[in-house]
Amino acid sequence: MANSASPCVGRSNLGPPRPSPPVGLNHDDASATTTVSTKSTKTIAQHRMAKRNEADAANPVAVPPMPWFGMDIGGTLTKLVYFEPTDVSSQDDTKTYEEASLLANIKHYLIKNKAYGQSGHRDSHLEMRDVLIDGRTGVLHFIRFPTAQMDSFVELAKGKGMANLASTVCATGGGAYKFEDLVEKEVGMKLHKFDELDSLMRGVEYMEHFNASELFYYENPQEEENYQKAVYQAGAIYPFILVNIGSGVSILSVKSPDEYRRVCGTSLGGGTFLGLCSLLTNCKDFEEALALAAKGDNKNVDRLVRDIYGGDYAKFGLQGDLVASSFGHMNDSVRRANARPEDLAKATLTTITNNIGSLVKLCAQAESLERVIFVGNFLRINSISMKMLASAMDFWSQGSTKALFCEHEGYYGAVGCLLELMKTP
Ligand SMILES: Nc1ncnc2c1ncn2[C@@H]1O[C@H](COP(=O)(O)OP(=O)(O)OP(=O)(O)O)[C@@H](O)[C@H]1O
Ligand SMILES: CC(C)(CO)[C@@H](O)C(=O)NCCC(=O)O
Repeated sequence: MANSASPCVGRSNLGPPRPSPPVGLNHDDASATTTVSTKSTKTIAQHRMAKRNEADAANPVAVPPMPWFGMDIGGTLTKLVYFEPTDVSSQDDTKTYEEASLLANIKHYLIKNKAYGQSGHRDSHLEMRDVLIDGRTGVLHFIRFPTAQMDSFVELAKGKGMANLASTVCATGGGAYKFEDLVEKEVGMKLHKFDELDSLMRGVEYMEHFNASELFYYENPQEEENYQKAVYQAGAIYPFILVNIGSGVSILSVKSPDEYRRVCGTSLGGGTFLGLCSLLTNCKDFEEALALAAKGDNKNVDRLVRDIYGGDYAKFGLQGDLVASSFGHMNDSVRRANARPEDLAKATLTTITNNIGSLVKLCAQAESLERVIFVGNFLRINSISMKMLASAMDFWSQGSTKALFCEHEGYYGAVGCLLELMKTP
């Protein structure tokens, strides 16, 4: 639940906070849920809703003042989620006028544009309308920029007088710690810090609960010609393995919205893909790396089982076209000279993706879990890896483990951190 003593995002001069409204998704109100989600009943979510409603009734506290931002400052990308209320005119308390002019300012800076400087982007295609957070209705906006540009962001925020709009901003990710002093000193804004994996969990819970078409999977993932993306509508998602593929990779075993463990991790993640690909192909960004990979053939770079066996290694079920040794051909000077940047990009993507797939398979087996949810920006516009992961999960589990992917894959931490403050104490 929200607590006005520790605002997520807020202006100190906006007057007394509003009392918490009786309904709202963040309070997990059952009636609100049925109007926004077509998903079937979820026992754990219902139990949680009931718990929250009880706590709300027993201990009504205020929602934090607007504006509401959530910021996830990762090793590679900074993700910013902004909640734009659309019910301002229906609010009848004394804050309306002040709130409206404040929100108009933000609209002018953030929502009117799709690009900010050289490298900031608003993912307008991901925008979510008519969302309910703590009884407020609005639009969620999704913005990202490279964390390496933090200095420019700080300059911009300072120049625009961000501290007059929001005195405190919710932040998560390693950068919430690393840049805390800089933001406070230069912009005059406090970062209200939340743990990145707690925030991730909260984001997943909210998004899959709220957005009926958030999760998807691949039908017939092992069939090259016949696979299809499909919305996951099965309802229950807990328990599951959660794989966050950012710069590095964290693998969590999730029992319920409030119970998880980080069971494994690997430094071979999205940052490794982009780093190695830049080294090997001179590509200028993630988009170019993926475009190269889409045109490449990793068989020109990787040594396959059939390169070693002349066919399958049938005794242990290793098919001939399986990669036996990633980059295994690259010690051969002729093959090395013939490998195109496209092939190197595809081999790099395959190496990183397969390695993550193997680790996830082991984790799912060790935890006896049959659903795996993949998040993180490595999977942004990366249908090659999603398809590979879906196919690998299906193959290794003989169809029993399902790989699920998410429409807002990179923004869960930022959404969750915006919501963290409003959870039941
Ligand atoms: N526009 C982009 N620029 C750079 N990397 C991108 C971009 N889009 C997708 N990526 C991929 O996403 C990865 C970063 O993912 P994400 O934002 O989830 O992680 P992060 O929060 O920065 O890292 P971490 O959680 O490890 O601190 C990059 O390493 C890269 O593989
Ligand atoms: C360090 C974090 C958690 C930062 O998000 C991430 O990059 C990660 O999980 N890296 C992998 C570290 C490891 O377990 O080897």
